[in-house]
Amino acid sequence: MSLVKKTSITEDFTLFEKMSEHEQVVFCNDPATGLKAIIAIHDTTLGPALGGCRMQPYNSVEEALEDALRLSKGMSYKCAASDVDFGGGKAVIIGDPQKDKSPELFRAFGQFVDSLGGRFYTGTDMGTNMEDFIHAMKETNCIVGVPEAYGGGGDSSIPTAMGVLYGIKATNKMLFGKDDLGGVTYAIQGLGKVGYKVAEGLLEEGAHLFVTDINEQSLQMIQEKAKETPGSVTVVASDEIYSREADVFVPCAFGGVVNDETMKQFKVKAIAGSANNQLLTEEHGRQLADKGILYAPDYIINSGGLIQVADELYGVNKERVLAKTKHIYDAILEVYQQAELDRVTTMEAANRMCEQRMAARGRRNSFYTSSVKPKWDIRN
Ligand SMILES: NC(=O)C1=CN([C@@H]2O[C@H](COP(=O)(O)OP(=O)(O)OC[C@H]3O[C@@H](n4cnc5c(N)ncnc54)[C@H](O)[C@@H]3O)[C@@H](O)[C@H]2O)C=CC1
Ligand SMILES: O=C(O)CCC(=O)C(=O)O
Repeated sequence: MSLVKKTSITEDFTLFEKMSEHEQVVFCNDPATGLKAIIAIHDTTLGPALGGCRMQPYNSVEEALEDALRLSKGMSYKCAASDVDFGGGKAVIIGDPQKDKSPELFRAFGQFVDSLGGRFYTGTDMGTNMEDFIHAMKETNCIVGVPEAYGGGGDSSIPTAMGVLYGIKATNKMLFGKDDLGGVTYAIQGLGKVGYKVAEGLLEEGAHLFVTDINEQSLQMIQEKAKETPGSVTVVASDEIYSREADVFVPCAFGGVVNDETMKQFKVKAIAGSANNQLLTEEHGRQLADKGILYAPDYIINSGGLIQVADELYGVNKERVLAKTKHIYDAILEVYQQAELDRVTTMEAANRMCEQRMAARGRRNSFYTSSVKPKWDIRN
């Protein structure tokens, strides 16, 4: 008789299959504060994992896990594309950001982050803000995007929005031969921390915007703002944004917005926005190319925030961050040109570039553990 007790581990295999490309997934549960979070670490070849923390009322744990896995993989590519010494990670908190936040919940989250011993750094993302992380910072040093009043670089959505504007300039250069932001029509989905600032920047250049958000207050604010600028705004319903006759669709809310349904509706010439994981699948990138819609790879155009928070660990220097963020213009143009040369989609061109960088670095680096402190971490 075998001494090994047979148990059914089908469930476990399902989970390991799902995370087959990932190094580590941590489920965080704190009944006292109601915290239910998932931290996904995709790859630490380039350095400790880094990625924001999203808070959303996910319908199921599977949906939250799926989001964490997809977003953390995207961060590995974003770190490689931006040439920062970090790997890919992301956290998701299951909960309604309007109702379920408390200082204690974010402190509990901070403790879980700290328990990873420097393998994961995090900060704001969709549904979270710097105030939340002031609480988490009391429990761990692994918080980035720290407020200026606390010695950090401040709101990382500012460089993210700036980078998106540079990416749109590069896109306009490719479409129209000149990189002016004005005189072009945009359809913006989401006027949150990033989308609102992108909309403001475009209005100041005299652009016409179609905008949508589920938050009435943001819609009112942007309409008021438009009155002080040479630009103009038309508010549209959430589900009408995809079919607008605009030049550029600017997704700044959630992922998966390029899918079978929206593909039939797009009338734009390009898609260039901040949302992470805009393509539902790689095949949707191919379909965009077939329709002649230029696609700015999300993890390059939205890398301004990452650039700032990674740079913060060398000490705050706004000019350095601005100079690195401006480079997004060249990076997006380079990808467009490389895709044309290699006859691949823009996403394939970007992925190839990042995979080559990771492979080259992988020969010298490996799985990150906190036993060797990163040279740039001046705080420890
Ligand atoms: N904050 C940052 O620095 C970075 C953000 N991103 C990505 O950019 C996107 C936006 O991020 P944030 O502005 O920080 O988030 P946020 O939470 O501040 O803003 C999201 C906005 O989308 C709106 N929204 C939600 N559902 C909607 C719907 N069905 N239709 C229209 N609007 C809807 C929300 O009301 C909110 O105004 C996310 O995908 C995020 O992952 C990427 C890189 C950095
Ligand atoms: O903004 C941050 O805190 C890190 C960067 C990030 O999560 C992102 O670029 O999606």
